[in-house]
Amino acid sequence: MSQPRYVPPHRGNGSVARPRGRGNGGFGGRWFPDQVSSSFRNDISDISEKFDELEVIGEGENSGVINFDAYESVPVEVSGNNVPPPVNNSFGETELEEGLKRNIERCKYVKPTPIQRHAIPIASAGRDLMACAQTGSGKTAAFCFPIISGILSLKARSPSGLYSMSRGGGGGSVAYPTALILAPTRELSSQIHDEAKKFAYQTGLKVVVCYGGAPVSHQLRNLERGVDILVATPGRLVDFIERERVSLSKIKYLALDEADRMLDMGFERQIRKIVQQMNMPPPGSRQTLLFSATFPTDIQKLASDFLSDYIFLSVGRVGSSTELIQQKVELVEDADKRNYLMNLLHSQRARGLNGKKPLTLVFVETKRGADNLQFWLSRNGFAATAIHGDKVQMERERALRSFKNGDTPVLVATDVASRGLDIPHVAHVINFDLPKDIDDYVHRIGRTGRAGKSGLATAFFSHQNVPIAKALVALLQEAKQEVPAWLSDYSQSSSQSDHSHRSQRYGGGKYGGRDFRNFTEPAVGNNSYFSTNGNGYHAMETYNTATSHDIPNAAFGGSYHYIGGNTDLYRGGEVEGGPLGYATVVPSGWD
Ligand SMILES: Nc1ncnc2c1ncn2[C@@H]1O[C@H](COP(=O)(O)OP(=O)(O)OP(=O)(O)O)[C@@H](O)[C@H]1O
Repeated sequence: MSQPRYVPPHRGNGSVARPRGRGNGGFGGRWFPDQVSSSFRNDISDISEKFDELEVIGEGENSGVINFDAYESVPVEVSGNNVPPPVNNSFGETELEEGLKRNIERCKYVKPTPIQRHAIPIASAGRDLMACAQTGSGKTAAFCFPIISGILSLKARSPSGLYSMSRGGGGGSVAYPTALILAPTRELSSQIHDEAKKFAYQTGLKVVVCYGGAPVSHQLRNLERGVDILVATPGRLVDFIERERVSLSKIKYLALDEADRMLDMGFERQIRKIVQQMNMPPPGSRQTLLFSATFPTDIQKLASDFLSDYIFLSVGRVGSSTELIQQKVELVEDADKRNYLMNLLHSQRARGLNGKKPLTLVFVETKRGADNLQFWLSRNGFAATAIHGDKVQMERERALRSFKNGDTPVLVATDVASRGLDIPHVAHVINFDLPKDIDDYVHRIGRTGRAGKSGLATAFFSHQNVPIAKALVALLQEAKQEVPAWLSDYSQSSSQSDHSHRSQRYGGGKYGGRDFRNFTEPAVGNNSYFSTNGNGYHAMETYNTATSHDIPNAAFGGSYHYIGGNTDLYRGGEVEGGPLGYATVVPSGWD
């Protein structure tokens, strides 16, 4: 079948194409249905060839062998006071409790990932931490290990145990967790709970999860048996605190996974309520760990309210995507997306190995769009399922299960599935509808290319997506991906009219740490890995002059690769430094 192909605005002689009117004030492209088919077919076969290199389902779970090289080349920035040095190459070097180390071995984690190498010593030293590292690079363990180990050593010092139950006003017992881990979705909380339970196996620690959509009675019963580590979504937690079934007054560890999402407009009020108004010990009396793959500057500023004398750690530039993911952007107008998708899926199916199908995650913008697309795919012979916030929890879990086990190798999802989910063997992420926010794109494509494995991400770019073009181009360049010429054109034309925060964010286009304090408060008495004299956050001059260094630092017994920023980066910091002056998209389906 011949596919129409959108031809972008004319690119003349190095000049920048401006969007021209299709009719009155629209885009300047034209449709050339006949020309297209051959180049369209080329695109498809180009993509499908990639599947020969990708994993398909049924090849066993985490082997523990990570392609660490993929993570080693990224720059690391650490800033703050008296930064504890990282460990080198093994969990043996860490000060984690023995019981936990045994479980790490059981999980076949042979050596720590870079974020773990840096974050574990910092958190084990009792320091507050704001940490940013690429999707799939092992952040969950980076905050779980120090928490588990810390509670184990507290218990060793206080053999009667830390957690306690007491009678509450309503007659039920009140649970006093020592650690609270908050996450934005039910599925992610459940996943963190499963991971934490594996890491805490046979240590005597009790890990309990609470999230909405599941029966309250069951979760309360679990809480009544005692809890050391509570993993929760904010809504259900507030409910339990208000019912006086959970008290946060004994919290010693607070971790926010997907911390930028948790402090974004959709959640901030609820998180402030939990952290600041529900009897939780204040910063300084508890340890707070914030993790994400993205951390916009304005959210960093909000987050600093929850922290005390914290260390900022970034492995890879904040918000960058991993080079493990091959990214492709296709120009596809809305009316053609279904056919384009169908061709992609056909081509993948043809290339599945040993009859096994690669798992494909398709992101759409709306819940209705997810249902409609899933229905259409199923009617056209593709075993597909859908997940979004309007489905009841049982349906959500069923959808995820049948996707994971390959019964329905296509999952159509809203952003409810964009963050944190660690689904093995997702070979392809398709952004059927691109998100409005580049950070959401980073998280979505991060469902593939995890733990050192390669992955493929295809985005359908339509005229509605012009506002994200600039940020997308910068992200692709940063991840050493091919940038189609037409996308560069859109990027240049869109950047003239669009001054939104998220587009500006990539204006510098350079790797480098992005601790917002470096831009705003030159302080004394601080150090960082790449500060050789140990006396201060990066001052502005550092950013103006630094290029690329390997800075040996005898105190840490190693050399820390650092690629510094530049004036553009500094300007980017200024732009981002303002109050919440951009339209934050609150995607549907968050819990
Ligand atoms: N040291 C390690 N050795 C082997 N596998 C590891 C190690 N650390 C983590 N993993 C595995 O890597 C995968 C990704 O880890 P994790 O889900 O923590 O990533 P993440 O950084 O939190 O990603 P996201 O940003 O998407 O939330 C998981 O399957 C985890 O079991």
